[in-house]
Amino acid sequence: MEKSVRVAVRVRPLSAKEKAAARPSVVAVAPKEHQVTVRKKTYTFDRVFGQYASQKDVFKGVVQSVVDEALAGFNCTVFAYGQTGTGKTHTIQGKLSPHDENAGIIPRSVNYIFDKLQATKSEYSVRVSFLQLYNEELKDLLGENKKDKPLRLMEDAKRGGVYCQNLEEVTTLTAAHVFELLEIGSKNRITAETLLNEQSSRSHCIFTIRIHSKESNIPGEEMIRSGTLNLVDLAGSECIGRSGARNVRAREAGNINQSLLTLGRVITALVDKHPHVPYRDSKLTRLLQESLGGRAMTTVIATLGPAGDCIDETMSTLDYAHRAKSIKNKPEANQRTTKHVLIKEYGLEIDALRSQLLAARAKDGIFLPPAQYAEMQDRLAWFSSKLAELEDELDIKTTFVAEVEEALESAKTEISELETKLTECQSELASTTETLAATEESLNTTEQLLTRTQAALRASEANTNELQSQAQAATKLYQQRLKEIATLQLAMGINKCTFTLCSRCAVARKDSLLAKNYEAAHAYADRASTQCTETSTALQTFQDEQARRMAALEDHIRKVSEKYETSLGDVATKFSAVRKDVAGLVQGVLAKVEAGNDSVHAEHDKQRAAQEVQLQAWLSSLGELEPLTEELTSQLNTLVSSSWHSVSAVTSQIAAECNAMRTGMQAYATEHKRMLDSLQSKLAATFREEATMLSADASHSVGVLHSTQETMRQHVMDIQMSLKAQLDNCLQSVLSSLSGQSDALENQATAAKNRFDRVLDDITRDVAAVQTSTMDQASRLAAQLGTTDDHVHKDLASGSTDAVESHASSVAQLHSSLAAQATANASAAESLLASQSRAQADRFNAATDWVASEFQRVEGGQTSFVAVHESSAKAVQGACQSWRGSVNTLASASAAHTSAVVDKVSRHDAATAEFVASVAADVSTGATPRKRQLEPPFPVFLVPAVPDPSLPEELGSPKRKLEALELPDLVGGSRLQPPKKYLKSTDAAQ
Ligand SMILES: Nc1ncnc2c1ncn2[C@@H]1O[C@H](COP(=O)(O)OP(=O)(O)OP(=O)(O)O)[C@@H](O)[C@H]1O
Repeated sequence: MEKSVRVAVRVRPLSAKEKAAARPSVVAVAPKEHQVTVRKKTYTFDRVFGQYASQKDVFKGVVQSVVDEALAGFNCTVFAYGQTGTGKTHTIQGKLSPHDENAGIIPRSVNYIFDKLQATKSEYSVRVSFLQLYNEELKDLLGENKKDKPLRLMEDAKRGGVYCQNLEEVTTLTAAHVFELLEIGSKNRITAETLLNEQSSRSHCIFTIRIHSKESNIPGEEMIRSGTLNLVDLAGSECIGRSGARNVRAREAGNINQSLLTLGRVITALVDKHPHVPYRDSKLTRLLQESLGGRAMTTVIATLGPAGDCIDETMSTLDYAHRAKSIKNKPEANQRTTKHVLIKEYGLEIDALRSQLLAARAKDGIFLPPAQYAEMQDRLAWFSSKLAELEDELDIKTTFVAEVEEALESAKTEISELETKLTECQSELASTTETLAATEESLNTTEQLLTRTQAALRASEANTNELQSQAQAATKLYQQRLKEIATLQLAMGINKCTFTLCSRCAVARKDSLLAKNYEAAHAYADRASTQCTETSTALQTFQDEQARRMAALEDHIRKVSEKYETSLGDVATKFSAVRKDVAGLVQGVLAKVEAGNDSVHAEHDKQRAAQEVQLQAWLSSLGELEPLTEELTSQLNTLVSSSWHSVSAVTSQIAAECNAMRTGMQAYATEHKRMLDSLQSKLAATFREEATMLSADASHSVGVLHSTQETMRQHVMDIQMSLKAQLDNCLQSVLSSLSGQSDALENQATAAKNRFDRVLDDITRDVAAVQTSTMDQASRLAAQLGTTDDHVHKDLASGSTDAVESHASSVAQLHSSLAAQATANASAAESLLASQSRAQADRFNAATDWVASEFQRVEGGQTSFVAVHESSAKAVQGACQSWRGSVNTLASASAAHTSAVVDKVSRHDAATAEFVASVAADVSTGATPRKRQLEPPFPVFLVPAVPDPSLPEELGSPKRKLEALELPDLVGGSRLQPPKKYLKSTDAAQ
């Protein structure tokens, strides 16, 4: 299963230098949307980390799942790519202490792996290696780089991919041990200060963790699972001018850029699916071969600086990272091996090493002269390069086969597209057939209309001709009569003297009779000629109208047939285009297949020749190619034959479908015609039935109208009566309630009066009591006065002047006080009386006012109630009146309509009767000698039923036919018919 390379982007914060120079940040990050925007261009990635993202976020977000996959037995790679100084080393390595928050991916992965392995409590082994690639030179950062054991990149025949021969893999059991190794390795790493980074990594570094762990889920079997995690810190791409690199550093930068350029080319070739991917152009790409388009699971972390001065590099990094997203790997889990096999492999490796050691010690190994050794080396190199070439060729052929397959796929797609087109054409054809059917239907309808119109025209023409010929016959007859009269007059003039008396009478009668008849004949001739003129005018109008309709109809038919022809033409064009497309496609496919076949054959021959040359040199490698080529040829042959079969099958299918469509269309047309015929007959029957039903309906409707009129009149009367009764009831109840109210008011007034009287009595009583008490006091005072007088008199008698004087003064005082009290009492009684009288008067006034206002209110309510009832009664009366009026109008209208119809029918009868009456019969008196019989007698108008073969017989006479055709009364049907009593045919009887 293919899996895309996962790409994450990390933007570092502004550095202290950048902050000091007040450089603005030009990279906008939307981590939730996984988007980065620079220069208004937005890129979307699998993950995006902004400047505030921690090392832990990056590990959890991107790397942890990768480590899990490595633990599950996959080969996984995480590499950081970006401009120098953007944080690759910070991200991949960071601080090498596992508990530091700045610890990068390597320490966190190591910790995570050991935690996981230790948690499973099963056996495991972890081996780590640390490889540096500097100026295209490999360096083991964990081992001693001995000259006799140079590091070489080799193809791994057993496991596939590339491995580094002689690279030391250190077996480790704890994370702490790995950190120690990492410390050593990073110290060995080449770094230098550049203008862009104080500690710039000048090399690419690959830290590899190989994990073997025991799977114990199957009892009895101990399978070993092995996975690899490569953590790659690439050297930074840089602009030599801006990084300030000179001499050695500039050469370094050139090499770095060169290998990164190759990495870019590899990515491009993989994305564009080039047949040749230039992995071999640099050691870096060879090392990453399995991770780019191979069987490993790969994650790229693109690092970006936020400042605007490196925006071009930022854009270039983003472009590359975005392209890398399209690379598809085919991850495969490593084969699980048993513990036994693994131990055996290790044993073999140890044996080989031991024999090498022994041979070196005993000096009994194979020793060659340097020239021979060099030659062998050269030959080996040649074989290697040849092998590489053959591999490339194989790649190209595989690509070619893929291309042919693709062409076949595209041919299949085109065929399916054509099939879709065919379906579309078929549906279009179906819709055109529908349109055609609709048009045919309208054509049939129009043709029917035309036939009916023509029949009507013929019938009316026949009627007109008949009338005209009858008129001519009448005119001739009258002219003949005139001649005969003249002859008679002449004859009478001869016999004048012989039969004077008789002849005078007879001649006078005859004269007056003739004059009358002459007048009547003239009047009839005038009317007939007027009728003829009117009829011919109407006929002309009708003919004009029919001609106009015919022209419109023809135009319509022409348009429809044009449209039909156009659509038929379109369908034919589309069919031929589809056929052409299919033919072209088939030819194209055949040409492609043939070309492919030829070139494969040519290649095959070439290959065979080359193989023959190479057979001597290297038989084994050619042995593999031959069956491959044969397989390819057989595959191609199978492809060709299968494509032949499928194309011919599609062509024959299309032909069969066309035939089926044609047959279907013919059957459809036949069925359609049959349906139309039956529809036509059904329509004629329906017309007949409807005519009968309509006449029955009309008489029934007149009856119903009359009965409805009567019912409505009765209904109106009933409503009127009930309304009147309701109104009366209502008024009665209102009047009774009003009288009740006035009684209550009277009672209230009486009660108020009684209350008033009682209050008046109370007041009178009060006043009387006050008067009595005043009188009592006065009498008491008088008695006191008498006593005092007695005392005075006694004192006077005793002669005591002083006592007398004092008595006199006290008496005077008492007197005055009594007088004052009496006055006060009187005034108090007066004021009490006055205030009580005022209060009573006020109460009385208020009660009177209330009674008056109540009376007024009741009166007002009564008036308005009566007014309202009067107006509603009036409205009801008006509505009844108008209802009655409309019923009457309706009745009179229907009566008028009925009488008009009756009148219309009998009008001509009356006119003719008048005419016949006016034409007095020449009844013989017997006085006049009869010379000879007048021949021919007064003409009888014969209107034969004009047979019309185009109309169904059952429709009857021309008038019936006209009526049945429901044509507008353009020619005035009644005027075409002579009076009924002159018709002798069966029609007249009807
Ligand atoms: N996300 C970050 N947060 C804080 N500091 C960072 C971050 N990324 C990078 N730095 C700092 O920026 C500087 C340069 O980073 P680093 O050396 O990792 O860059 P580089 O891409 O590896 O450069 P080169 O390619 O030259 O080796 C370092 O001092 C590092 O600590």
